[in-house]
Amino acid sequence: MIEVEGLSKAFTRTVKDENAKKKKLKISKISKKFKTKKEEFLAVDNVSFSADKGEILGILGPNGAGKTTLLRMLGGILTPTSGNIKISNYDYSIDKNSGKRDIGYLSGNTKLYGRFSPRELLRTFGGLYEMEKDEIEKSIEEVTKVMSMEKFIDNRIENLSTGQTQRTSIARCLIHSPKVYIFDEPTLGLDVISSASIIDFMKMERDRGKTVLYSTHYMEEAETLCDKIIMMHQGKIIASGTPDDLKKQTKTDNLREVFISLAKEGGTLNEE
Ligand SMILES: Nc1ncnc2c1ncn2[C@@H]1O[C@H](COP(=O)(O)OP(=O)(O)OP(=O)(O)O)[C@@H](O)[C@H]1O
Repeated sequence: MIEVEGLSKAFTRTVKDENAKKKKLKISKISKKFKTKKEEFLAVDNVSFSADKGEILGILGPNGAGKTTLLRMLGGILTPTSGNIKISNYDYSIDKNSGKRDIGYLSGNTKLYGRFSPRELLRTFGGLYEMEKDEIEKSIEEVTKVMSMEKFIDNRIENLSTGQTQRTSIARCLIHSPKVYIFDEPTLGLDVISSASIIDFMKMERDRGKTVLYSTHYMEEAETLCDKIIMMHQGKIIASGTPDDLKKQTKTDNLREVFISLAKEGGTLNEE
């Protein structure tokens, strides 16, 4: 179970300094430095939502919407500027490390150690989660089956294809049987077979009562897979609900149209 309340993350970005010209006149020799200035902005802006057991919640939004930043905070990688996160009854403001045992977090830029085989990698991660040896071997067997990794489980990771590497990255998140999955674009750039095995996995885990939160750019995939959808734009949630609710509310036929109609209007469906 995931509960997020009023979550924000501020970053600093470099923007054009509108007053640069005036400053340049005064201090002409160091003009370059004065063309830009630093500015704080909210990559995630007061976001609240929840996801229950047995639910797949999809996060959709264009590039730069704040999806990865949001997921990195939930994965315990980034510290929020404000707001609360509760995952599987662990309150992050009190102790985000205990919660990690219950989470399988797949980041968008996971780097795996190329000289290891998937089996060696999974053994290492099982050890990090303080699992017993027998428990690790049993889990590797299960995970290998679930992610269809039999053919390459003992090959070097540096020799695997993109899809095989992504399945290995996901397997790494499953080894300790977490209750909650947080996946950043798990099917990005994969062929239909590799993405189908990941989608089937998410469905299977949902049916086993797990919570799956994942981000994607593939609207059609989200429409058929997700129980609930969150649409983000410029750090804010601009709409949320079941795919059917969203289509009804915007009088559109698919999520792509929902998003385009909302982004064009610059409006939200969930303003309180
Ligand atoms: N460490 C950082 N420092 C400064 N700005 C950052 C940092 N990380 C992300 N940003 C900015 O925050 C905003 C949201 O980025 P984020 O990666 O969360 O978006 P996203 O929705 O995941 O995008 P994409 O679909 O392209 O992956 C962007 O403007 C990005 O440039």
